[in-house]
Formats: sequence, C-alpha cells, structure tokens
Amino acid sequence: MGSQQPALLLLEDGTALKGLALGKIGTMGGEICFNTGMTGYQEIYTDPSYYGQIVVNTNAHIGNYGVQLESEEESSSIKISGMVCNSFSQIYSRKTADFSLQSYFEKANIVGISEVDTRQLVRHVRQKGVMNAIISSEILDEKKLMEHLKEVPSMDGLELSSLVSTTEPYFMGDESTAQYRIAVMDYGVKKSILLNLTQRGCFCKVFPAKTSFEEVMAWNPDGFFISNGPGDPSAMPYAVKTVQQFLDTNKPLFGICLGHQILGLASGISTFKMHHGHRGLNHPVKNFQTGLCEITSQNHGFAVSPDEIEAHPDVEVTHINLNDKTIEGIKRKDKPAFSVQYHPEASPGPHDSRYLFDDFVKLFEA
Ligand SMILES: NC(=O)CC[C@H](N)C(=O)O
Repeated sequence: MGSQQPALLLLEDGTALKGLALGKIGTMGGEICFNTGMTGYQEIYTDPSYYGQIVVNTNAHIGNYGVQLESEEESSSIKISGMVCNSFSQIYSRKTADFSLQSYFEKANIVGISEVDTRQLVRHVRQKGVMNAIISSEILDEKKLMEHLKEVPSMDGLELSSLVSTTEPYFMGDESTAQYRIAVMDYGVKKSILLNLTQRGCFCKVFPAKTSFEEVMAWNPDGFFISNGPGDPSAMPYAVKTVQQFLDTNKPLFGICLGHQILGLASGISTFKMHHGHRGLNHPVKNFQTGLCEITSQNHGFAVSPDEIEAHPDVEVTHINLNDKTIEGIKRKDKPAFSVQYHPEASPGPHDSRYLFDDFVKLFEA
C-alpha cells in the first residue's frame, strides 16, 4: 500500500503543515501554486509548464483513477517539483489504468504530501502571494528544512524552457497529407497542442528552444507556433529575438501561454509576475471579437502588462479574464500573428476555445 510515513510542508514565510508522505521518500522544493481543477491530475503533472513548481491540488481526491501512460501524458515524464493534496488514494478503480499514482511518483522520484488542509493552504497563498516551499518525508525538523528551502531558486527571472525543451528537432504529423508546414518552438510544449495542430492538416517540425531563426527558416515553414513552457518569460531574450524575426517574415504565427507572453515581449510590451497566478479549468474569459464568454483551462503565473497596451497601437487586446480583467489574448494589427494566455487545447479542461486552432489554420487559407 506504499508509505504512510509523516511528511512536512514548509513555506518560505515559515508556515509549516504536517501530513503523510506519498510518492518517493525524500525532499523536493519549488514555487508553490494551486490548481483548482476537479480532474486531469496526470496531464497537470506532466505539463512542462509546471517545471520547478509544487502543485497543490484542491480537488479532495487525488489518485483514485490511477495513471494511464501515453494517452494522458502531456510530455514523456512528470515535470512538477512535488505535490500536495488532501486525500490521496493509493488504490485506483479504473480498468484501463496502467498503475497507481503512488507507483508513478515513486518511479519518477517525486515527493508529495497528503492529509493537508488544502483549503487553508490555498487561502494562505491567495492572501500572501506566491512563494517558494519545500516538502520532505526525511527532514521533519522545520529549522533544518528551512536551510534546504533557502536553496530553492526564485521563479522571478528564472529561465527554465531550455531545461525541458527537446534536445533534437523532431516531426509530428503526416507530411504526405498535411497542407501546412509549422515550425514549433519547443519552450516546453504539451503533446495535446501538437495533436490539435496535426489534426488540422499541419505537419510540425518541433525545434529545440534555442534554435536560431536561420536554422528554422532552412526548413522553409509556412508559419510558426510559439509554445507554452515554464519559468519567467522576461528571462528569455533569445526567444523574444527569434519571435521578432518570425514576425518580420509576415507568415502566420500563433502563441499559447508562454508563447503569448513572448509575443507580447516581442511587440515591446513587458510581462509581470502575478500575485498568485491562474491555474484551473473554469476561468471565464471574454472574447471581444464575438462578445461571448469562454470557460478556459489555465496555468500561468506571469502575464502581459495591461498598462503598456495603449502605447503600442499595433497590438489589440482580443480576450480578457472576467475574474480579474488581466489580458488573455492579443493580436497584431499589422501581422498575421495572435496569441492567448490560456490553454485552448485544454487537456485537461473544457474545449470552448479550440476554435483558435481553426483560426490559425484560416490564416494560411487567407
Ligand atoms: N503554461 C505556460 O506556458 C506558463 C507560462 C509561464 N511560465 C507562466 O507561468 O506564466
């Protein structure tokens, strides 16, 4: 049944919460964030955008449907730096599951803690703002654990994409039947994004994060996709420069999440670190072009600065978050380029916004 040893969760501000160990016995630190989704834990843990972060799942039961390899993985491995939940199920009830979440974490050396009052914890992070944290099932002394916590780097100014990006370019889709060649910049791309592109007649070549503009152009793409990914977008001048060069070609360009932030930066608008970010499956977003609300899947801790939009008449805000009015989508008026802060591929989440992939393909038809 796995371990029921005690574990400790310690936050940078000294808050300590006791619970039970799950996953591997060990110590793991990262920036604490919370996801309010009711389902889709495996997709969340394997989403490269969570690299360097401890995820608090607010759904009361985690692990109860086990793990299904391939079909529910957004990348080839678990990317989170630890997991916190309330009730962790060591047994699972799905026939098609490959194994338990406990063994998935053990195999990947992921440390977690359960039996934590996640409501109290989330209220705390919402009030105090995002901060670093550490989980340990081997160091239960708060002072000693605090020494380890001090070594965890701050997410502010941290470049992480090059650590999760592919090391070699690879292809996705069927070249013989596909209509468009899309150069995908892999800053931590989710598999389901590539699937949404290939399902719409795109043949993708996925490039390592630091590939030069010239190398990408040598493949002669019809357009560009700028992926999601972990870390602080303002620490990625290499990506901003490449995207500026892509924009100069006047070929279609689409960015999601980190890719949206980089399109903002490439258009001269800065990004900022949010108080505690948006992570969940039911964030309401207003589309200014249709006037309709979309329920969206989100995972971000940075955003494009709203104060600088007016000074950039080439940039139009296309979507806004109805909870806090943050920018959720932009488009360039002078280029066939647009981006969204949220996740139209969902996985997990609602499919309201999948039309954005169709909009991208329409840019080629135009
Ligand atoms: N999902 C993403 O692409 C996240 C983008 C960025 N790392 C953020 O936290 O805001």
